[in-house]
Amino acid sequence: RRRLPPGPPALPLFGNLLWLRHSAADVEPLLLKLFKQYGPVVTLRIGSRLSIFVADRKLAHAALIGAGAALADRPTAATSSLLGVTDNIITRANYGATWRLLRRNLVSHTLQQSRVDAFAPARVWVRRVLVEKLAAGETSSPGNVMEAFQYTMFCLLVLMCFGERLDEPAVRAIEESERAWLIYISRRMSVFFFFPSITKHLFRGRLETAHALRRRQKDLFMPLINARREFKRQASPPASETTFQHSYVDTLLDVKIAEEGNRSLTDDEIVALCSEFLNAGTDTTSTGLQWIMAELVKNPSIQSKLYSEIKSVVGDDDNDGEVLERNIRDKDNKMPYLNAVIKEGLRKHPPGHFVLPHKAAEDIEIGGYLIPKGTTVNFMVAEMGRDEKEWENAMDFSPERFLDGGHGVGVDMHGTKGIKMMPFGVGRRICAGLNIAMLHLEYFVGSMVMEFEWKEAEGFEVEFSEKREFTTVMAKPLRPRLVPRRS
Ligand code: HEM
Repeated sequence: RRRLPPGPPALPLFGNLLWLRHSAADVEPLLLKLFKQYGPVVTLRIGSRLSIFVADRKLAHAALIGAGAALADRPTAATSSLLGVTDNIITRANYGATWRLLRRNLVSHTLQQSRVDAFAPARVWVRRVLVEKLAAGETSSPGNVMEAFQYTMFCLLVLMCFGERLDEPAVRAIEESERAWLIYISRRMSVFFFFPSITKHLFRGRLETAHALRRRQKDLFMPLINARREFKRQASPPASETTFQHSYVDTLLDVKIAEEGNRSLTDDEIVALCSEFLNAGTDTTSTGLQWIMAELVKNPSIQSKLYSEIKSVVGDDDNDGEVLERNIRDKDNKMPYLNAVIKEGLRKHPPGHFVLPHKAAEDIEIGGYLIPKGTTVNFMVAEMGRDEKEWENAMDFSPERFLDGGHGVGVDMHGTKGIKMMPFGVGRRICAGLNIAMLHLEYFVGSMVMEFEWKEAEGFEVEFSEKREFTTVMAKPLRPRLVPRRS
């Protein structure tokens, strides 16, 4: 007797044709209209496949925390088998032993506190590169700072991944190959969702291009992975300024899959996991930085309050950002305003307006509706952070709401007791990089405010309209005027 959530009528064979051309996030405006018409849970159909979207915070909590493991699987990517790409990566693996092993390896071996500490010199180096790039952009017209954010966040993750400080051409080569692969997969592969046994012949050229992009990625990664194999083999590896003692690849080389005869990861799996690591933390963090810096340009009084707080804690001459970082990591939270600015940025402008798609492992119920086993379910992250019922004047940028007396004080980003905002998702599939992402956002926003006064440039006024890329970015990129604060 239980009903599916309501939704627009679909043609029985092709379902909602819109999906042939678009990804979930491209149909965000359509979904917003459907929520007004049908309520907070909506069904869309693609042929016989069902996709359900949830916009309500309480229902999201019931589904992601209450239903627990029942909603912790991922839908199978139709293209994986066609391209021979492994699903043994954290974002794509179903909830089970392999996922647990890979996720624990990342969280407990690469992103745990002592390892994060060991990468402090990497952050110092990247901070320097970022400041230089921002200063260089200033000599011509107001620069597009997003390019500098993307490049430097990518540099940092390449270093953490391969343990090697590469020069700019080498980093750029990896960055371009990753981007080309992601763009191709997201824009040219959706034809294979329908009748793959036929479309794989009709669109053979597309599969060949995707294979070539994958080979390029492997060609770039394998020398770096093999260098780490060699590094680990040495009894006392030489210390060097550019080679780090630890890397994500080191941990992957040690992984053993017990369920499969204690085998090691294959080269293809290691390449795929490195690619996931680089992509998960680059666009998300650089998009967060762009929106937060745009808000600081638009709200000079908030920027000067933030600068005063940082200066009072850090002093004037923290040229390598070491004192800044120490204070950010201090458990006593010496810079509550900096923390509040980051949270407010993530609430109002979450880099992802959706989480990654979840799949129901069994029949479950959300809001009295049936969610049948196998259904894809997603959640409207931006809607929740902008919900006027929870956040007064939700579209104002007001970090004060996260300070004492504010409605958002003590907000639990893990959403365990209830969801007020969920920029990192919640529940079993919550972002594995939440802690390091917060550290990166605080450290780089703090550093940029220490170095420059961020002002609106004439002719390049800040606009808060949005554009969907891999994340939701500013439609008109931020081009501020940067005034150095020290000589
Ligand atoms: C501001 C920065 C970031 C944001 C906003 C963000 C957000 C998210 C979101 C929304 C999800 C999906 C949650 C779900 O499906 O329910 C996710 C998953 C994930 N993120 Fe992040 N992320 C950020 C940075 C990072 C970083 C720096 C890393 C690692 C270096 C990372 C690694 C991952 C991984 C591995 C997953 C998959 C988790 C799983 O499926 O179990 N993220 N992230």
